Amino acid sequence: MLLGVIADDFTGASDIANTLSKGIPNQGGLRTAQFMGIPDTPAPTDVEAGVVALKSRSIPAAEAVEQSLTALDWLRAQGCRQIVFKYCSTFDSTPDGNIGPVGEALAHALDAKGVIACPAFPTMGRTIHQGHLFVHDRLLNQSGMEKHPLTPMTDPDLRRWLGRQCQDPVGLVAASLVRQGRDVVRQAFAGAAQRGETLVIADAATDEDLLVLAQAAADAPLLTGGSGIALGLPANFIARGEADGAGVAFDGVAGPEAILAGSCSGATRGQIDLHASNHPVLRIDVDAVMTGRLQAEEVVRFLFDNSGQAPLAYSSSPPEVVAAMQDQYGREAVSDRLDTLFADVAVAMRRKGVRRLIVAGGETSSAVAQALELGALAIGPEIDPGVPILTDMDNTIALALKSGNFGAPDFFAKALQRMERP
Ligand SMILES: Nc1ncnc2c1ncn2[C@@H]1O[C@H](COP(=O)(O)OP(=O)(O)O)[C@@H](O)[C@H]1O
Ligand SMILES: O=C(O)[C@@H](O)C(=O)COP(=O)(O)O
Repeated sequence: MLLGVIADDFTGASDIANTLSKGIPNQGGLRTAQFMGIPDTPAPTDVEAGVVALKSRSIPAAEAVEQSLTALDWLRAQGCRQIVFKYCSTFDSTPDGNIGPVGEALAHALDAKGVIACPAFPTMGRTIHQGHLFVHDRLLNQSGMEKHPLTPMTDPDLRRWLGRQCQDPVGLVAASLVRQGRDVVRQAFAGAAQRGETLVIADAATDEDLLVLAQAAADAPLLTGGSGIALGLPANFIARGEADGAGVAFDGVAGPEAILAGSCSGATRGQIDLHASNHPVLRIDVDAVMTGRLQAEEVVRFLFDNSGQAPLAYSSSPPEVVAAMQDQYGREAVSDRLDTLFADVAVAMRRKGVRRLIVAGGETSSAVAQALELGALAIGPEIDPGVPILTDMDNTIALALKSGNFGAPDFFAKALQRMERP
């Protein structure tokens, strides 16, 4: 393995696995596998990039650090020479962590200073200007992310937000330097390292900026960021003759399907509305879940009875409904119960033979994918930016783990169709 990624959730992991597998046009990518949690066996020998998916975005910082360092040990034992810590393109975290503590712990373990921190993903409208994160034309804290159920993002100034999470000073490499190209950027990061800055926010507004940053970091032991920061990394290995840019074929799978949505993000709620206009849907009553009146069996029955018609079960709700449930039962209790429900439903559906499964929401996908215990997954074609088809190594199931805010309005129907064997 050449490149190792530690991702703080499972949708984010498939987002960056997609980027690494695709690479840039005419150059190809790396043979990439996604691992659901930290494997206890060696990786398949032909894997060039390994993405370890953790569910560490919203857990206490000390636990996130411990899991990330264990993942680092496994990736280094597979031979990785470069590590990426992947977090969300909307920098999802709280003032207590976990991006800062994990980033600094990995940097210290790898003896790295002046480490890039860049969540930009221009294709999805996430750009960074003077260290401030925008989602399309809105500052992060006015984009809807300020109402996220678990990690409300109330400050768009990434240096300030990250500074609250970090022990060491946080630096900035601004666009005026990025636009001057690889060598200037390399010097800027070296200067940051000399000043004792461990993590350094980098401006990026376009894919070209991200390619410059990846070139500048060609020999860096550690990078941190969203999937965009990985855009130019395969080319570094291919240019050095260490990888050949060969793709992996996808055969598709045939069989029953199900869609689960626990994301409350605007894009997912829009996708649910459109899907509901001509497919069977079940709205999961969260109060009924919390009081034990709704169990996994009922959801499984609905999905199974409607097999063949792209059935969808969702808990997704607008912010005021989410807030009411959280006020009544507590934020973590609601999220834990829903995670367990979706995981139980997915496990039961798999036992009943589901072959194509879509999950919307990072936490929700992480809970489901962990429960399914699928081992290593291969990366298939991209459905929409940032969301690939994943298959297990025996091709018995195809999955799409969709980040809450990703995907076109018709994502669900399109994804099921793309997963199908031609
Ligand atoms: N109706 C609801 N009320 C309260 N919380 C909810 C509801 N539906 C889902 N949630 C919780 O909201 C969180 C959504 O996060 P996640 O699945 O990561 O989605 P996203 O990708 O949009 O961030 C999960 O913890 C989920 O359990
Ligand atoms: O970087 C991104 O935006 C995604 O890869 C991601 O991590 C999104 O997280 P969720 O919205 O929680 O799925």
